Amino acid sequence: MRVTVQDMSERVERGGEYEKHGGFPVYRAVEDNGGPDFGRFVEGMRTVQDLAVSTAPPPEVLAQAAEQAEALAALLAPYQVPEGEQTGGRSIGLPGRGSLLMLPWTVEKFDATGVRSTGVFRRFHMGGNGAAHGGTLPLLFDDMFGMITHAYGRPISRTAYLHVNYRKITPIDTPLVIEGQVDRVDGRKTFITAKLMDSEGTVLADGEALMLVLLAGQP
Ligand SMILES: CC(C)(COP(=O)(O)OP(=O)(O)OC[C@H]1O[C@@H](n2cnc3c(N)ncnc32)[C@H](O)[C@@H]1OP(=O)(O)O)[C@@H](O)C(=O)NCCC(=O)NCCS
Ligand SMILES: CCCCCCCCCCCC(=O)O
Repeated sequence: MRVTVQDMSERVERGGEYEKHGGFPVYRAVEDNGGPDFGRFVEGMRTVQDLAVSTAPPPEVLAQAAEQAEALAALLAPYQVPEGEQTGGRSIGLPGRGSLLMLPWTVEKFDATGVRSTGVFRRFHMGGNGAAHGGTLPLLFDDMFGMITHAYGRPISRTAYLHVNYRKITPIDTPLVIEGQVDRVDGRKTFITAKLMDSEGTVLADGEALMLVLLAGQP
């Protein structure tokens, strides 16, 4: 069974605390993960991103690629919408919620005891010598910390600090798992830890964060 991130709006509809805390907007999940072609579109875009950073095409191919990229941008431009209305990032059943920014990982566990997600760092995420770029790990950890906070039932919070220990090289194109949980709650503060591991359980990186519940009006 595929587990998905919970829709933030659920707690609002149930009369929970989401509307009372912070000046953060409530995002509602998009229906049906954006429809039959949205996941396909996002995966196609990810493949293009991988190829954009891993190819050396001849000039005539580059000219065609540039024209096609410009044509695609022109096709989509009339459909730009304000934050919270776009399909990407709100398709909670898709890897990375259908956001091109997020790592395209799949949530396998999402409850108050913690969150686990699996996936690979792709060629697009490479730093050097076959390893994921160091900056892509905090992105993965930060998104996990947000999900862990939400799954635990805490009101809308922001990352106050995020610390990552890089224990071993994180390889690209290799199935990995990240899991973490709330360790401690103290008023507005939620302390969380998580570990990124390979398929043998070797820890590649571990991280900890302080998430702070937003006060009324805080963006
Ligand atoms: C997180 C944020 C809302 C906190 O601001 P604030 O509400 O004014 O919080 P305060 O400074 O009063 O801090 C609240 C508590 O958290 C602690 N705290 C805040 N930042 C901290 C940090 N980086 N490290 C350790 N403790 C921290 C404070 O010491 C204070 O503790 P206390 O209550 O025991 O005295 C604000 O700093 C902010 O918006 N930062 C940007 C967040 C962000 O953009 N994150 C990334 C995207 S989610
Ligand atoms: C129902 C869709 C859920 C989408 C949640 C997106 C939350 C975005 C939070 C951004 C936090 C950050 O800036 O680090």
